[in-house]
Amino acid sequence: STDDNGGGRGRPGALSAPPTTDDVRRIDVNPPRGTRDFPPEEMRLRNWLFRNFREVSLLFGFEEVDFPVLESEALFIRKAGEEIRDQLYCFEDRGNRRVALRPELTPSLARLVIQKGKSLSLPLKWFAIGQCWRYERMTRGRRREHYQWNMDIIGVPDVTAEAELISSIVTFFKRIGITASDVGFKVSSRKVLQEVLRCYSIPENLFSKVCIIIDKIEKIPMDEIKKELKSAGVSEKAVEELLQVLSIKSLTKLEEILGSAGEAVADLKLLFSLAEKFGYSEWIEFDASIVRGLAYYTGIVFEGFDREGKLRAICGGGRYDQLLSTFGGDDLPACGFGFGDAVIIELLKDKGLLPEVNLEVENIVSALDVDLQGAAARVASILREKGQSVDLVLESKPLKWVFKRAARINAERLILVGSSEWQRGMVSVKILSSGEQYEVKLDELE
Ligand SMILES: Nc1ccc(Br)nc1
Repeated sequence: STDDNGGGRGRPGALSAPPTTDDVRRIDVNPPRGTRDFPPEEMRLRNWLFRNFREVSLLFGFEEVDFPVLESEALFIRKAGEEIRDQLYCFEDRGNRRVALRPELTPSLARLVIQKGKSLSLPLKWFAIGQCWRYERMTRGRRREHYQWNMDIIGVPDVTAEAELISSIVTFFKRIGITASDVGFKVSSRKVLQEVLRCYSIPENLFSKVCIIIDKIEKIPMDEIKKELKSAGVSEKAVEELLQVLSIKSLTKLEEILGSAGEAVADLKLLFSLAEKFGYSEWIEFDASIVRGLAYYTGIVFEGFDREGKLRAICGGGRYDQLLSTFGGDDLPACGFGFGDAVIIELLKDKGLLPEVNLEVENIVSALDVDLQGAAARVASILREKGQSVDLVLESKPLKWVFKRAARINAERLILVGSSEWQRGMVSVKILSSGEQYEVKLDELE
């Protein structure tokens, strides 16, 4: 990297000294495998994304919450064979406690809801943006951390809650220029699976495991899916029927198969009619194969996908009415979604929708003489007290250097403190976009 002199690190032109015996071996300056640094430009893009997450959440009346990145491992130990369990970033701490870097936020939210118990007035509408981790063999070269935006509604049993959550994501997409031609939501309900399994009197305790196997339908060969279902205890006939039902893409067809008495069809019909009222019908479609890969979903599930089919799921969520009791709490109806910070950026790049997020500083202030550094600091403080951003040049630099830096930081105004003007209580101001230049009294500077 270079400083603003355009030289290498330190004084420009300094010759590098020959290595000595006590030279420190240079450490690996890259971040740990699978993790990212956020230098200024990337951090501005991340802040832009998170600002949109936050503003949509607040627009929907949600309250922000947060939890430790480090949680008890027990929060994430579920026996349904989820990928998230296989990739848990877990270890034993110095107190011999089994802990884990959270792979998702929902279990922490459930823990906090149980902890707060009766003191909470329902419904809760909480949102969080937090870093989540997985330990994946780097053979697949995938990231080990990402930031997830979550919105959750606790205490509302009706699908109006799921309809509201999908509406919030549609609102987010619209804000950043994504349309229904770019992205859609595949929606289903795990009750579809449940009703089919019940027809074949498959024990309820197999439900989660079957869902996790079905979730891999796009990722592993069908023979493997069938093999895993059978070894999980699902009969050959039930497997065939199950896969038949999962291929249904129309609610009418689903109703023909399952009848209209069951909760699955009723929930989905209500959700689609609410979508119409919210005005986002063009964004959603029924797809019985959607089950999502988290064991705890119990009802409606949905995922955002890019219609070109180039990217992994953009977001996903659903209803999880029985999560609290798995931690020993009293169950409460709950639903929520997770929205990662990586796939959406890939989508925006593909669509040419990445925003310009340049550094913007209103003023750069520089002393023209070394003995006016204090005067320049005074000018900077006056402007900052008025809420104006100021990049104060902290050393004596040639004017050429100051202009170059002003351009690099996109400063709107250059304020020069020169001795003759200062004697008269004035400073000189240059509007960098127009070149307009004038003198102004210090106490009239604004
Ligand atoms: N759950 C999870 C965590 C971290 C990343 Br990267 N992807 C998924």
